[in-house]
Amino acid sequence: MTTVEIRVPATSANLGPGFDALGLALTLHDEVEATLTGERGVQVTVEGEGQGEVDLGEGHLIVRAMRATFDRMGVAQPEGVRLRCRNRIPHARGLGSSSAAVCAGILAARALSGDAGAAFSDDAVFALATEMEGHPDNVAPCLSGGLVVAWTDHLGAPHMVKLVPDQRIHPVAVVPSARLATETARGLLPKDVPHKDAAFNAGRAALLIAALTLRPEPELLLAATEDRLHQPYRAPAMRGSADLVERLRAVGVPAVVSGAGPTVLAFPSPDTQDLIAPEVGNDWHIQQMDVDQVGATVRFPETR
Ligand SMILES: Nc1ncnc2c1ncn2[C@@H]1O[C@H](COP(=O)(O)OP(=O)(O)O)[C@@H](O)[C@H]1O
Ligand SMILES: N[C@@H](CCOP(=O)(O)O)C(=O)O
Repeated sequence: MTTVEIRVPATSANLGPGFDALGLALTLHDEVEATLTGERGVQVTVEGEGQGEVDLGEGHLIVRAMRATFDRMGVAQPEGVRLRCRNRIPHARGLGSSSAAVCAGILAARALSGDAGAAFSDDAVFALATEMEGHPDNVAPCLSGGLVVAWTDHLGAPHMVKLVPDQRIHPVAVVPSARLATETARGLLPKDVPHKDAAFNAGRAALLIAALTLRPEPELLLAATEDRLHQPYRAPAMRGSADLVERLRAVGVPAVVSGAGPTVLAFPSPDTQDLIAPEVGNDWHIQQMDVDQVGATVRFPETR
C-alpha cells in the first residue's frame, strides 16, 4: 500500500473586478489521505464539509480527478483507491471547494505514479485541473498560493503569475448558510457587456493589483474592488450577499462577493475590522483568514 497526504487551500476568485482572472489562496484547508490499496474498489470517508452529501464511490470528485490523471499520464487505473477526506472548505459558497478537490485528486494521482508521475509537469497539473474545473482563477492560487493573475492563451492553455500580497492584507470571509452552485451563478451572466463597463473593470483590476501588493490603504481598496461585470448580474440570486457588500462598503470596509458567491470577502484595516460583525446577520459565519502563501502541499507519511 502506498499513501500520500495532500493539503489544498480555499480560494477566493475574482476579488471584485478581476472576473475569471484574479484569485487569492486562503488559510482554510482540506486534507486528503489517498492510498492505493491493491484491493478492488473505491472506499471514501468524509469528515466535515460535504459529509453525508457527496458521493462516496466513483462519482466522488477527487476520485474522478485521480482517474482522469491516471488516464492523462497513460498509467493503468489502480485496482483499489482509499480516500480519507477532512474537509473544511464549505461547498458551493464561492470559496473554491471544487477546485481544491480537483487539485487534490490530480496531485494525489501524480504522487502515487512513480516515474510517470515525475514526468507529469506542474504545467500539466494546472492544465488538467483547469480543464476539469473550468476556473483558472481558483485552480492557480490553489496550486501556487498567494495572489494570482491567471489567463488562458489562444490555444486554450492556462497560465499564471503569482504575486505576494502586502503583509497588511488580512481577508475576512463572511460565509452564509445558503449555497449557490457556481454553474447557476454563471448562468446569470449576460453574453455581452457595455464597453464602458469593461473599461471600468480593466482599470479597477489593474488598481487592485497595486493596492493588494503595494498600497493596501482603505480608500484605494474601496475603489479597486468595484465591479460592473458579474456582481450586479448575480445579485438577484444572492440578495443577502449583495446587501452585505453594500453595507460593509458604506461603513468603509472594502468588500466583494467571493468567487461566484454567496460568501462575502472583506479586506478590513485594523481601524475597520470591528465594523464587520454588527453588519452581519445570525445565519452567517465570520472567518478571519490570512493569505496562504504556499498553496497545495504533497507529503508522504513516514512509514512505521
Ligand atoms: N472535497 C470535495 N469532495 C467531493 N466533492 C466536492 C468537494 N468539494 C466540492 N465538491 C463538489 O463540488 C460542488 C461545489 O462546487 P461549486 O458549485 O463549483 O462551488 P465552489 O465555489 O465551492 O467550488 C459540491 O456541491 C460538490 O459536489
Ligand atoms: N470566476 C469564476 C469563479 C468561481 O469561483 P467559485 O469559488 O464560486 O467556484 C466565476 O465567478 O464564475
